[in-house]
Amino acid sequence: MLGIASRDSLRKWLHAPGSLSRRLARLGERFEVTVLSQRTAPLRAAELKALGLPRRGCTVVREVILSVDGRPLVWARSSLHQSALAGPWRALKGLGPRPLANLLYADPRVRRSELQPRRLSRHGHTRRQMQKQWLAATGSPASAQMLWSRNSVFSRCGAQLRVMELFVPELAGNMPTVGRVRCVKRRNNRP
Ligand SMILES: C=C(O[C@@H]1C=C(C(=O)O)C=C[C@H]1O)C(=O)O
Repeated sequence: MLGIASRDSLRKWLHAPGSLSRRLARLGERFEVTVLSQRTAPLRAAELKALGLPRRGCTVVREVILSVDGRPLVWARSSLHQSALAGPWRALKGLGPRPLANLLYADPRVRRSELQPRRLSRHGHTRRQMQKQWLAATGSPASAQMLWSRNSVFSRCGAQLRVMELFVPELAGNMPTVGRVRCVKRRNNRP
């Protein structure tokens, strides 16, 4: 396991197209989504900008850990304006521990922006939030090297959903290819 978390070492993950859930699932036998929180929250500046949101109202935020064979590998935060939860993204309400990917890649009305890599500020709000949740959910502190994330915005019928994914450094150099063929053995929560 490597402890390096440079942009270069995670480059492949930061730019990997298609479903991250599906790609992670290729690393092992058991892919899991642990929902840490799904709640309304005040608008944050970066989300407001990315989503082109009205200044009024709240965002709905879903925070999860994506694990493979019990190893937590990614912390993800998805956000959207609360009005979109009653509209184009209403399926998110009942998603539970099924991967968000289930709503994104099979629907031809969903478009995705470019992936934007970003190094989180070590003591910023997002990272502190992740650290707190990571410790509570896994029993171990998040690596100090867990700093590289990527953002993208999915649009469906004019409503935006922003997804931010933050990678553990151990993923460096560990990139499975994702074939075009669907899995033969599919479980309910399989991406
Ligand atoms: C966006 C995807 O879905 C993943 C699943 C998530 C969830 O279930 O909340 C969140 C972020 C993602 O990394 C994907 O697989 O590409």
